[in-house]
Amino acid sequence: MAYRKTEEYDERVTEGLMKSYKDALQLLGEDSEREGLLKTPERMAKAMQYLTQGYELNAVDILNSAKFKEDVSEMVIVKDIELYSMCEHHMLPFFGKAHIAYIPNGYITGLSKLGRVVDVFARRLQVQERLTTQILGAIKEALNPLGVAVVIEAKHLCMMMRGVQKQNSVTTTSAFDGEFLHNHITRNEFLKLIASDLS
Ligand SMILES: Nc1nc2c(ncn2[C@@H]2O[C@H](COP(=O)(O)OP(=O)(O)OP(=O)(O)O)[C@@H](O)[C@H]2O)c(=O)[nH]1
Ligand SMILES: [Zn+2]
Repeated sequence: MAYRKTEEYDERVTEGLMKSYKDALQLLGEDSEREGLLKTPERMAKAMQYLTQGYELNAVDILNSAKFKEDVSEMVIVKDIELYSMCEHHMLPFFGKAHIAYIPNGYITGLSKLGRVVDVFARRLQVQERLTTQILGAIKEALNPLGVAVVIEAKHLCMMMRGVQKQNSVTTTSAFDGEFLHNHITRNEFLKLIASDLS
């Protein structure tokens, strides 16, 4: 299944999570029976299923669902794709932007599919490095392009709200393949274009 309706939840999973979240609220010193919290375990159970729905989605299928034969070999860049993910260490959000480029090799994909692929891998428990390479891997597999590049810039709430508490640090990760890996002129063109407001 390439797509999933956003408001569909597995009842068995919802029930199990609700029990755990109710316990968690009690353990944190809350009264899970007070009015404001009565529905909270259910809300959390649904929110967490939504935020991890990427496990059930197939990025390559999504790209292939709008794959078009096209005889172009100019770099395609989609930049500033917003993303929200959760770090696998603390289950706290990290969020920012992804910039994606590929050089077609006989096929292009629907532009929106690149944004969907970001969500497929972001809606899981992640580290930013793996998120970056998984996006690259899916594009490479589906389109067999002459090159792929992915750059992600993100802020991690686990470094802001707790722990080291650095409010302004931004983590940048990148992954390059094909022309972007072997040809520094192509890579620099991409990096220049994602830094520009006009690209
Ligand atoms: N490489 C990488 N590290 C991450 C990511 N998200 C969170 N982390 C880090 O994962 C590390 C987990 O380190 P631990 O020492 O096990 O956890 P901790 O005691 O909570 O660490 P502090 O956050 O330093 O308090 C921390 O340094 C986090 O900053 C990510 O996407 N990539
Ligand atoms: Zn973390």
